[in-house]
Amino acid sequence: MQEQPVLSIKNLSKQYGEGCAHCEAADAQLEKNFCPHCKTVYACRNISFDVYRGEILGIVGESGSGKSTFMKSLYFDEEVTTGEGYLRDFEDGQTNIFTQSDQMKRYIRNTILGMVYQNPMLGLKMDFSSMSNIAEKQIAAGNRHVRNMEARSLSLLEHVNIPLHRSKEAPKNFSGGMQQRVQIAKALSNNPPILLLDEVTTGLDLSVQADVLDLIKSIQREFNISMIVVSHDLAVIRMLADRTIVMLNGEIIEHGLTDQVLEDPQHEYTQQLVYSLL
Ligand SMILES: Nc1ncnc2c1ncn2[C@@H]1O[C@H](COP(=O)(O)OP(=O)(O)OP(=O)(O)O)[C@@H](O)[C@H]1O
Repeated sequence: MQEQPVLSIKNLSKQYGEGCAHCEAADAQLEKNFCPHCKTVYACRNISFDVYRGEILGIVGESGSGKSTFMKSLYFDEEVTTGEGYLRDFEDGQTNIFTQSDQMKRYIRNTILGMVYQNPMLGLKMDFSSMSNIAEKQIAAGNRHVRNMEARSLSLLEHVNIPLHRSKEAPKNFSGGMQQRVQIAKALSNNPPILLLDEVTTGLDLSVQADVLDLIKSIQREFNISMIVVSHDLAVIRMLADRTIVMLNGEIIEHGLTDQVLEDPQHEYTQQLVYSLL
């Protein structure tokens, strides 16, 4: 019997703008992802894929290819225009998550998903202590037991190598790498089966980047958690992802095992990406 995916996305599209007869025609000629007539941006077009338990799926593409829009749509930060999403841990994967009420979306976000943003200011309250940041996510997921939350927060901070004597300090005092570690601890605090990571090492020094990537890899091994990792950097994807999707102008242009995509890229754009790495 085939394994049930933890996440299944079917034909997800997100457009900014109303569209017009020109860009909605079957043979529409867009400028990249943009309609020159009505100015609609087609940020994600017919994205479909599955994610299985314990695997890391990489999404790579240049700036503007639609990676962040996809992640925001999946985490309900943005509303999809059309498309379906099914989570194994929500009604046994039988119900489209994108048509749920706001309350149900909050429940899914708080109990099934964890998100780590490129910009820690989006994921953390910079003035609150690291422990309270982590507790916030646990409270949102329905936890009320203060001692348990404290113990879990400390154990997660230890796990992501934040010195425990700094657990009551606010992330605004931390370096960029440490802030990303606190975000990761927070995202893990409700034990989500799926972790979303959006350009989490972009902007960090190379050695700090390597530490954060090692941490992500060790978390995957230890917790057997599924992850979607978005990056414009093929080196990050090469290090982390089991399977890789390549996006260009809002569409998936290539999809396969990461080794396969790197060793035998089929699409001209992927070939350019891979050769620029060598
Ligand atoms: N709120 C918005 N209104 C209009 N267009 C938008 C909006 N947000 C994103 N876009 C457009 O959608 C397209 C995809 O953007 P997105 O940020 O998802 O790309 P990306 O691959 O994540 O690139 P980057 O890493 O630079 O953010 C771009 O053309 C962008 O200009």
